[in-house]
Order: sequence, then C-alpha cells, then structure tokens
Amino acid sequence: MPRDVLVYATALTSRFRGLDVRDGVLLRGAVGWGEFSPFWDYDDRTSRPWLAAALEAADRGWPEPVRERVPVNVTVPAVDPERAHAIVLASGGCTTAKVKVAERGQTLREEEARLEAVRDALGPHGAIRVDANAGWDREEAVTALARLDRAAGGLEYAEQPCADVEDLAWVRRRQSVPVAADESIRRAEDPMAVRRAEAADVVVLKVQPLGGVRAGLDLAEAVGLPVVVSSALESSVGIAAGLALAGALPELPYACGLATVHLFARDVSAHPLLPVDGALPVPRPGEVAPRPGASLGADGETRARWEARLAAVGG
Ligand SMILES: O=C(O)CCC(=O)C1=CC=C[C@@H](O)[C@@H]1C(=O)O
Ligand SMILES: [Mg+2]
Repeated sequence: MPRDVLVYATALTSRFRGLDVRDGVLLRGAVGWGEFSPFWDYDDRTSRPWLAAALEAADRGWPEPVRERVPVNVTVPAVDPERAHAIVLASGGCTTAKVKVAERGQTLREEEARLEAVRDALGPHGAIRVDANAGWDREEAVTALARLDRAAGGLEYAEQPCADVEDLAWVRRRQSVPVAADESIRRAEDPMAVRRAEAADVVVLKVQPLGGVRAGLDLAEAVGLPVVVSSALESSVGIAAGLALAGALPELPYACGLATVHLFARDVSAHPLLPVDGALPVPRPGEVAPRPGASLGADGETRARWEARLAAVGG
C-alpha cells in the first residue's frame, strides 16, 4: 500500500470544465507517485478506476515504452479570441490545437472567432480539432461543424459532438469532419459500442477513468481504432501516466491531449510537464514527483475531504 499521501490544490489559469480550481491526491508506493483526482461530480464507484490508475503508477510502474517523445496538442478553453491566440503562441511549439466549443452561453459566432484566432496563431500548416463535450444534438452538430470547419480552415476531427453513440454515427455519416469519441468511451458501460455502431474515426483514451496504463493498452487493442491519449486535467504526476500510455501504444498517428499543465497556476512538480517543440518526453516510473517538502496548495479542509474520499473509494 502507498506510504505517503499528499493533497494538492491549484487555481486554473482559465476556467475549464466549469472549474476554477483543480485538486487531487498524490500517492507514493514502492515504485513512484500516482495521482488520484476524480472530479467532484464522480461518485465513489465511478472513482474506483481512477484509484486503480494511481496505485498502478505507485506500486507497479508501467510497460516499456516504444517511443521517447509524444507530440501534443495545445488545449484552448472556451476563451475569447485574443486569449485563444495568446495561448497558442505560448504553447511550447505545438502544431496541433484542440479548441473547446459548444460552450453553454456562447454563440456559434463567438466560437468561429475563437477558431479564426487559433488558425491565425497556428499558421496554415497546423491541425485544429474541436471538442464539444456532447454539447450539441445531432442537427446542431451538423450545422455547427460546417461553420466551424470553414472558420478553422479545416478541422482534423470533432471530439464528442453529441452524447449518444447513435447520434455520433449519424453525424459521422452526414458530414465530412471525422468524429472522435471521448465520453462515449470513458463514461460508457460498453466502450465497444462505438466500434459496433461505426460511430467514430478516433477514440480518446484517458488513463485515470480507464483504470490505468495497462487497461488503456488493452482497450486500444480491443477497439482497433486510432487512439489519442488525453489528460483528465491532472498535475504532472497524472500526466506522466498518460505519457506512459501514449509511449507504449504500438501506433500513435495523432498528437495527444496531454499538454494541460499550462492550465495549472502552480503544478506539483519542480519540473512541470510542459511541451518543448510541441512534444513531451515519456517519463520512467518514479521520475515525476512532487516538489520535496513544499506545501501543495491545499488547505486543511481540502486535505480532510480528499482523505475521506480516498478511504471511501478504497485506498
Ligand atoms: O484533450 C485535451 O487537449 C485536454 C484534456 C481535455 O480536454 C479534458 C480534460 C479533462 C476533462 C475533460 O472535460 C476534457 C475533455 O473532454 O477532453
Ligand atoms: Mg473530450
């Protein structure tokens, strides 16, 4: 069992997934550090794979990688065009951008402006993908994707345009932007439904919700579609596990969504996993650790909440 438990909390540099603060637990085992940070809207049962992923990193380590570096996308939250432009320019050389769209309270015109700004910052050769987080119904998705595809000067793919697998398949047949499945994999009872319904061209895999790097490798093999490994908005300790999965996949045709540490006002590591030349290194088990002896930003109440949650989930 893990020997040390540290709780971190940090402000986010832009609002993301409705959050202004991110917090979680770091666990140390025989091999290294693992992160357990299910979002607060996840119940104890749904949080169990997140704990399994942390314990795998802490106690077992990961399979050998087949590559040393992983190309990554810059993640652009649902911000105004000026901020979107600045985020891409400060991305550490990323040539792929993932832009959040279908944000409640925003118009399609605002989202077009965000995509135009991202294209301007990225230049004509960069790749742009969008993530709607299931925010559209299927007709809305077809209309929005046509407009956003034009505004972006071409979209690489659209992540989770609708909630239902049948709707993803319908949208995929009706228009030309490829479809990626995220929530339909990580929150689904049956992640293979996407494959059976021919609902996606790409699948997005996240280590914590899936229960670890080995679980992610097994699912990638079973699904048999191109994989994009993405973060669950983790500290560098959690991102290290994502990089281990991306590093061990036999094929990696797309940039991964693992460059999210820039969204943390303060990371837990003295060497945050921020991209250089648009890529991140694949760390060895135990290589990424919290700053020694430092406070990780969590107050007493936050620490107590996480310790109780860890016990409830089974740590
Ligand atoms: O994929 C990326 O570029 C970053 C990760 C990312 O977008 C997400 C991380 C955490 C929670 C999710 O709402 C979100 C996603 O939907 O992919
Ligand atoms: Mg997504």
